[in-house]
Amino acid sequence: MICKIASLPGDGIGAEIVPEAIKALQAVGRKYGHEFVFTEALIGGAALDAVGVPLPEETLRLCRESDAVLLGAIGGPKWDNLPVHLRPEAGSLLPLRKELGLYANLRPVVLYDALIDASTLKKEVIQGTDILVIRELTGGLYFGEKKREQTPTGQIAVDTLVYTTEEITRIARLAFETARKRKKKLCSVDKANVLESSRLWRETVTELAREYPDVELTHMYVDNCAMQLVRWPKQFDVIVTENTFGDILTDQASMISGSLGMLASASIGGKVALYEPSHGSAPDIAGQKKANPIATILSAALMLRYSFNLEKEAQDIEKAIVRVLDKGYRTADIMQEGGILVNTEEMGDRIAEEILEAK
Ligand SMILES: NC(=O)c1ccc[n+]([C@@H]2O[C@H](COP(=O)([O-])OP(=O)(O)OC[C@H]3O[C@@H](n4cnc5c(N)ncnc54)[C@H](O)[C@@H]3O)[C@@H](O)[C@H]2O)c1
Ligand SMILES: CC(C)[C@H](C(=O)O)[C@@H](O)C(=O)O
Ligand SMILES: [Mg+2]
Repeated sequence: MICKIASLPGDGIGAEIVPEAIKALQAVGRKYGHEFVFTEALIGGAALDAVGVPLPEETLRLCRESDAVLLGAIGGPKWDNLPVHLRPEAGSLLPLRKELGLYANLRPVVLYDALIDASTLKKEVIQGTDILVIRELTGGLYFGEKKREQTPTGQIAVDTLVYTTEEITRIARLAFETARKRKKKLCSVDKANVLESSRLWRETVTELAREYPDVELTHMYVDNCAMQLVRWPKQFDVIVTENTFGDILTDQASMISGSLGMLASASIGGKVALYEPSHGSAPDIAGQKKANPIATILSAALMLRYSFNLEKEAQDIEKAIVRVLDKGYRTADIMQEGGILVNTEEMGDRIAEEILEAK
C-alpha cells in the first residue's frame, strides 16, 4: 500500500515530535511492506517567517492532494501580538481544519497502567479510564463573527457562538455511531441552562437519540463535566461537545493519562484527515529534547486506523508504546520513581524498535 502523507512540523516542539511519529510509521512500513511517502511543508509561525503567510497556498494544496496530514504544533509567543489573520492559530490551523472540512476532533483519553503513578491524580480514581471525547471542530465561537470597536469609554470586543441544526446533527450522529461501537454510553456536554446555542444543541441531540435507542444518552452541563472528569472519570465512555468546551475539557482530561504529552487526536470528516497531538508548541521546553512524542505517535496510529484502515498496524504502534512504558522509559513529563529518563528522540527510537520486534 502506498500512502501519501503531508508532514507539517510547525513551531516549537513540533519539529522535535513529528520526526518521531514518522519513525514509527516507517517501522510499520518496513514491517508490513507499506510505503509511506512523506512530503514536508511549512505552517504556522515557521511559514510566516519563511514566506510571509501562516498557511501558504502550497501547503494547503499539498494537504488536499495527500492521503492524510500529520501536524506537530503551531504558535508561540513570537507571533502572539500580530494581527489576527497572521497569527498561527487563526491564520493557519483553524483555516486548515475548515478548508479540509474536519468537523470532528476525536481525542482518546486513555490511562496506560504503567503511568498510574505518573499522574498527579489518585490511583483508584483514574485506573482503567478509557474515554473518547468528540469535539465539534469547525463551528462555535472559533468561527463566529468577531468584532472590535472603539466606544467613548474604551473598546468593545465581540465573539459569536453560532451552531446550526445541521452542524449539531452531523457531529451528534458521529458520536452516536461511535458510542454504538464502544460501551453504548454517550454524554452530551453543553451549557443549556445559559446559552441559546446549547439549547439547540440539547434539543437536536435529544431528537437524534430516537434513532439510537440502544445508546444510553445523558446530558451534562460543562461546568459539572469538568468536575466529574476528575471526580470519577470512569463514568464516561463517549463525550460529545462543542468546539470551545471540547478544547478545554480535553486539556483537563489529559492529566488522567499522566500528561498532555500523551493525548492524541484525529480530526476527521473531510476527504483528507489531519492527525496531531492535542497539545501545543510548548515554548517552555522547545529545543531542549524534553518533549514527549507519544501523543504524536499515538496520532500516527489513529491515522493508520482511520485513514488507511490498517487496524493491526495501528495496534502495533499502541502495543509498542505499552511495552516501552512497561520497561520504564519516561520523558520528563511522565517521569516517576524508578523510571528511566529518556529524551524525545530516544523515546521515539525505543518505540520504533518495539514495533519492529513485536510479532
Ligand atoms: N494544535 C496546536 O498546534 C496547538 C494546540 C495548543 C496550543 N497551541 C499553541 O501553542 C502555544 C503554547 O501554548 P500553551 O503553552 O498554552 O500550551 P502547550 O500545550 O503548548 O503547553 C502547555 C504545557 O504542557 C507542556 N507540554 C505540552 N506538550 C508537551 C509534550 N509533548 N511533552 C511534554 N510537555 C508538554 C508544556 O511544556 C507546557 O508546560 C500557543 O501559541 C498556543 O496557541 C497550538
Ligand atoms: C491552537 C488552538 C487554536 C487549538 C484549538 O483551540 O483548537 C488548540 O488549543 C487545540 O486544542 O488544538
Ligand atoms: Mg487546545
